[in-house]
Amino acid sequence: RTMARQITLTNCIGKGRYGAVWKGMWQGEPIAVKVFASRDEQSWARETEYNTVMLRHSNILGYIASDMISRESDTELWLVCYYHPLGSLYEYLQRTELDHQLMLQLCLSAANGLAHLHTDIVGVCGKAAIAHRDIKSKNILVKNDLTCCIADLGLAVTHNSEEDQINIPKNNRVGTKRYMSPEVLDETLNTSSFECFKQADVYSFGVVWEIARRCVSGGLVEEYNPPFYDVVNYDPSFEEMRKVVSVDNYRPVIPNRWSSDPSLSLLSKLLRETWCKNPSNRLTIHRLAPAITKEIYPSNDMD
Ligand SMILES: Nc1cccc(Nc2ncnc3[nH]ccc(=O)c23)c1
Repeated sequence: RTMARQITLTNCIGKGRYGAVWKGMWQGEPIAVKVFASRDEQSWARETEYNTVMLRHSNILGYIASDMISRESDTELWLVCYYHPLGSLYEYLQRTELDHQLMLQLCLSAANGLAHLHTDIVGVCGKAAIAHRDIKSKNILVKNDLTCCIADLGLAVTHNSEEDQINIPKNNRVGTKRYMSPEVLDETLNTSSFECFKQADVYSFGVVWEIARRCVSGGLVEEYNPPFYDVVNYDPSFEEMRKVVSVDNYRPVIPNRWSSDPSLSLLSKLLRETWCKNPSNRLTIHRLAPAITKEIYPSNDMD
């Protein structure tokens, strides 16, 4: 019996245009199964292709298997991963206020996950550099140890530094409009430069803004909101986002209370450097992660 036949799906834990995510049991272990909408088979193929190259990292969602099941009319595509009961960062932030340690831990672990994707490791057990292209709080999961892991590699682009070859998936799916960078919105992103894809990922790192708002300082905390909640409505159009982000160069507001807190004011400085209109002025993820680490462990001087 193929893998999927050994799985019992127990309850649906997520639903969207992408398809649905189910909690299931396999050999007595809880697992998460993403059942792809047939329209999104290209994302399934991409995820499967990457995960077979064994992307193993504590801040990347753990892959178990892919499977294809022929149903009555169509074919069901399954992606089986580890199950995280705490759910996505998006859901976790709605119901949780954070202290400083947890806030920095969530930011750092997410940054480390993205840094692993962006790093090309040459050699036998190496990995191509990967740009995610759909970073958002719904695509980040919270593990039981309260660190993040990044999910959904369906749109990822790889770069083989030895042949300097970029592999862009044939996929009519695009990233989430709310998180699109200015260059993606005004369509000036140079798709022949892998650097540009990494820079666009760093812009989407505004996820840090969503996390930091939920950190209590001086008895104050902001409610959970997605970026641009104050200027666009639910499910904004491409044009709406382009006007706000590219034309008006508007960015999420940094609450005043952050300036009187050392960690929050550091994060606001980092955020400003991930939101630059000019992609080449942005921080790289390899500068962002160490900067957050310094805030947690100020003693060891990294440099
Ligand atoms: N296989 C796969 C691919 C991409 C995302 C997911 N989602 C999840 N994975 C693990 N635990 C979870 N817990 C709660 C909600 C989730 O959505 C979830 C699964």
